[in-house]
Amino acid sequence: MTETKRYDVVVLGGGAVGENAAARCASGGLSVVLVETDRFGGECSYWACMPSKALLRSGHALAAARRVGGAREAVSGDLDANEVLRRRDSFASHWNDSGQVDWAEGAGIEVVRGNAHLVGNRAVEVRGAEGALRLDANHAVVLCTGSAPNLPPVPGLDQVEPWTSREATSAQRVPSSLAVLGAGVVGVEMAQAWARLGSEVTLIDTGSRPLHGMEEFVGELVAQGLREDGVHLRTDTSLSRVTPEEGGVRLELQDGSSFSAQRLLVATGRRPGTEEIGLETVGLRPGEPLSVDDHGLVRGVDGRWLFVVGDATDQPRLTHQGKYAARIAADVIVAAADGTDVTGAADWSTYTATANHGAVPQVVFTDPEVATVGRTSSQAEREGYRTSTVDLELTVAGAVLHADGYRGSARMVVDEDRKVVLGVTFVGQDVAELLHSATIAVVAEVPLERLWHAVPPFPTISEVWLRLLENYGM
Ligand SMILES: Cc1cc2nc3c(=O)[nH]c(=O)nc-3n(C[C@H](O)[C@H](O)[C@H](O)COP(=O)(O)OP(=O)(O)OC[C@H]3O[C@@H](n4cnc5c(N)ncnc54)[C@H](O)[C@@H]3O)c2cc1C
Ligand SMILES: NC(=O)c1ccc[n+]([C@@H]2O[C@H](COP(=O)([O-])OP(=O)(O)OC[C@H]3O[C@@H](n4cnc5c(N)ncnc54)[C@H](O)[C@@H]3O)[C@@H](O)[C@H]2O)c1
Repeated sequence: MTETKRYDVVVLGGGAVGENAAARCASGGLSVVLVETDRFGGECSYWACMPSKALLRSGHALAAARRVGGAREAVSGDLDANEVLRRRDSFASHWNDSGQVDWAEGAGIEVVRGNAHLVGNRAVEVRGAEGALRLDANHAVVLCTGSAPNLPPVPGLDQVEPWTSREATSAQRVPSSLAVLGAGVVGVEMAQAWARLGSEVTLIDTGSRPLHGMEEFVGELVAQGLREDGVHLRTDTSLSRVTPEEGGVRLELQDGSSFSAQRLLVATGRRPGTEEIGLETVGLRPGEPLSVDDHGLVRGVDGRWLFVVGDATDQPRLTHQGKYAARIAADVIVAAADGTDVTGAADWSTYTATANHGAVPQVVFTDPEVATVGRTSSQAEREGYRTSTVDLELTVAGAVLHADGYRGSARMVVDEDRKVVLGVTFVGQDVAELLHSATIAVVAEVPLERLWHAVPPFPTISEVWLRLLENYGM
């Protein structure tokens, strides 16, 4: 007979997002169980954000030193690839999740290892090493089952053991050559990381430039940076066939050309982890991203008990944005358990994920870095805003002091009716830390007239704000 346990909240998936949802429900006084089929900490900790940024960081530090006269002369060698990989291993906790389990238990969360799926209204079944367990929820079930790489139907792909982001972030050796399919965020970050570690990298995309969903100048500057690291860019094309060969893979491109590489990384997007979690038992279609409202409730299910956050949704696939949605969903659940229905709460309340609409920040950790928030100029136009756009070369004193020959650009998109900032994009070395200022301007809808009084210290890169406002006409 299957054992049954009852909790206030059952959370499926112990990635960063599930952990946050569980912890906030627990700190709100609810009993919570968190079920994870693989490692607590999920993709971000072991095969995504943390190891990928660790692979990039040493190369960025070395490039930064080489851009400053006086420091440049002190740099005599190349990256120590083995040391970079060792450092990366420690940032992935050596793929051991015991620290995360300790943290979860310390936060008052019950943890269960096993594969979980819905079996009906407020009911979950878990299959684990110790058999089956049924978990009934008094208040809510939260789906945080994440996403997995999406492989395109390229003939021969199943014969060549392609890398996905998992192998690209955890490999223990530098391949002599690496072909990367997809010049999105994963593609550009991993292309640069492995190129700087000594691999000969070719990056292929159907689009006309890397990161083609972002402002046009982003792709141009990132492409320039990648080329300087020796990355070969093949745009407006894709793979027509791959075949295994001695020592690697033979790649045939749609433009008729072909080449060989030791490894092929496929980085062409993600599919949501919604295939085998019992969605059919509650009337939903498996395999699709789950449509979610601003309170975290799954659309199409009655009773306000089924929530979803993170990569399994139709919202931006970013750790920080998933954790934001998790905090909001948890607060909605805790309030409802206390007898308060907050699902009609206003935009920008702590129960509503309003920032998902037009205020999502993202950093692409290449060199040059890309930092964006809010709407691009074309998005704003498509959404019917009357906009103006201010473009700027990053030549402020802080930038040129930061690195000899500093290269970067910025764009600010302004809503002409309200005179507020709709979106900002920065590209350049170390612009990531500038981004939160832009996020605050966008979220707070600070009128430009007031922003004029936020004086950037001299000589910092943040003087870009002054130049953007001056170029706007202030
Ligand atoms: C290479 C790479 C680099 C990235 N870098 C960044 C970055 O720098 N910054 C950023 O913000 N985002 C980054 N992302 C995106 C980020 O990793 C994801 O948005 C984030 O991990 C999503 O968290 P999640 O908890 O929703 O999903 P996941 O991290 O995928 O966690 C879901 C968890 O659910 C578990 N699970 C699935 N099904 C079940 C089941 N049936 N029962 C029990 N458990 C289950 C899985 O084992 C997994 O542990 C990166 C992604 C990649 C691929
Ligand atoms: N720093 C970060 O914030 C960060 C880093 C890595 C990943 N992520 C997240 O992970 C998710 C997945 O990233 P991703 O790079 O895999 O997806 P993506 O959607 O960002 O990029 C996929 C790229 O693959 C290309 N492509 C798709 N099919 C192709 C084909 N058959 N042939 C050639 N090119 C093809 C697309 O044109 C696109 O440029 C994203 O949602 C991203 O937000 C974030």
